[in-house]
This record gives sequence, structure tokens and C-alpha cells, in this order.
Amino acid sequence: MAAVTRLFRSSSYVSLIRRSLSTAPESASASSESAQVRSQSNSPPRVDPKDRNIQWVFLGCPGVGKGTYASRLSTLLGVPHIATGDLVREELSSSTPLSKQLKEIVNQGKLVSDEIIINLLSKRLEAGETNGESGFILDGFPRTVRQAEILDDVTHIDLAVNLKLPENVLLEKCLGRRICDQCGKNFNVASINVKGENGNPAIKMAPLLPPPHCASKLITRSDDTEAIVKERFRVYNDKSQPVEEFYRARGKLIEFDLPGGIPESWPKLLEALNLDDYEDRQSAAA
Ligand SMILES: Nc1ncnc2c1ncn2[C@@H]1O[C@H](COP(=O)(O)OP(=O)(O)O)[C@@H](O)[C@H]1O
Repeated sequence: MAAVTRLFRSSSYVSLIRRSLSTAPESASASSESAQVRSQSNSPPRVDPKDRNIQWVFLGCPGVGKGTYASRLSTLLGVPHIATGDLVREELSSSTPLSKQLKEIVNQGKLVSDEIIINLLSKRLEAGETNGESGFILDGFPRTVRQAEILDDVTHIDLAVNLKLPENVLLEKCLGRRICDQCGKNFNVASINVKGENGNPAIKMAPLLPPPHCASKLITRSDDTEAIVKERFRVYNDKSQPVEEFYRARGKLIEFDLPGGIPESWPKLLEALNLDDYEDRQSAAA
């Protein structure tokens, strides 16, 4: 482990990350009243996001909605949403020798090596830096403790948002995922209606259906079959859940149980992140 970390420290991957990420000031804590948030003391300060360098990571099991909420927040806050899964899929769509290697790994539900993923992320961050980007919301990274350690080594992460849903809902959501082959937007044809039992609340989520011009162009990700999704859950529990503990131990983890679909969850998430009045001000200014 130490040898690998040393290798990373001396590699060009990390020097790229080091140049790409800037260090933000330490964030203070504030509390939130949201019933969905279990680690309330880690809510970010109620400071105008324009005055902060947002450097957040989104954690959570496959299908939980990291992409959906990270992308909405990136639009609201004006920082890039960087999903390592998207970087992997971009690489897959090329015909490089790496794409062949990645296809095999992704279609087995396994994680790509830390070296490869950090290389892809570094390139993306470097391109962003060239374009004058600052701040980021990372989605799907870090997914191993080693990735979290490397990130911690090279930059300051303000907050790790851990989205949660019960595993039966996650499975339905993964199997219902669809992508428009033309515009790349994500949809979901699953209609979730789980009864509340054993102390767990009922969860209802309406499908997120495509507009007519995308409806005939929907495709399913090759890794969203039941067998591969179940393997990805197993890998998540094994390799990625310890990352939650990594941020919990540093007082940076916000755990958010999604109460339902976007209409119920989005306002509650903003409340948990102390951004509810910021969205109101943004809409008023629009
Ligand atoms: N940080 C990462 N580390 C290793 N592999 C990754 C990482 N991010 C993405 N991948 C690879 O890309 C695949 C798709 O990722 P993603 O789109 O984030 O899927 P999901 O969150 O639905 O599992 C993962 O199953 C994995 O093989």
C-alpha cells in the first residue's frame, strides 16, 4: 500500500492532479433540520457559494442518483460536474487499446484500476483548468480508500455527500436506466412504489420519461443487467463503503436518505446543504 502510494506520489498522474486542483479554505460547520440528514453537524456553512471554492464528492451505491443530483447542483453552483463513470464510457467509445481492457472490467461489474481512473480524471481536470474552471463536484470518485487518500493528499475536499436508498429500490432503478443514444441524457422507466415496512419508510418514485424526440433512441448501459448490477453492489460494499468511513472520520460526511423522486428529494437536499435560500435567490435573479 505504502509503495503504491509512493508510486502515485511520484507519478505524472498526481502531479497533474496537483496542478489541477487548488486548495480551498477550511469550511466551518452549521446544522440542518432535515429529517433525511443523519450527519447534520457536517452541513456546509450558509455562505454564498459564489464566495467559496466548492470541492465536493458524491458517494453512493450504483443507481442512487449521484449523477442526477450532482449535475443539478453543478448547474446551480456553476462548478463542473465530473463523473468518472462518464470518463470511462467516453474512453470505451473510442477504439484505443485501453478501451478494450476497460470494456472487459466494466462489463464484469468490477472497478477500473486506481492508476487508470486517476489518469482519466487528471486529464479531465487539466482540460478544465485550461478552460478556467474552478471547483468541482466529483461523482463516482473516490471509490476506494486509496483513491480517497490520494485525493486528500493533493487537495482539500469540503464535503462528501453520501446518497442512500434501500438496495431493492437501487436494483429497480439500475434496471430502469436508459440513455438517449443521440443527446446522451439519462432517463428512467422504472416506476418505484415500495411499501414502508420494518421501520423503513415507503418510497415512491415516478419514472423519468424521455421527451418524444429521445423516446425512439433509448439504449441501456451494457453494465445495467441484473447480474452485473448485483456484482457492482457487492463491489461497492466491499471497496467503496470504507470510503464513507474515511470522510466520516474526518467530519466531512453528510448522509442523505432520499425520501423519493426528484420533486421530494431536491428541496430536502438543498436544505441539507444549506442551499435552499440560495436557489430562491438564483430563481429570483433569473
Ligand atoms: N472511481 C472509480 N474507480 C474505479 N472504477 C470506476 C470509478 N468510476 C467509475 N468506474 C468504472 O466505471 C463503471 C461505471 O461507473 P458509474 O457510471 O459511476 O456507475 P454506477 O455508479 O452506476 O456504478 C464502474 O462500474 C467502474 O467499472
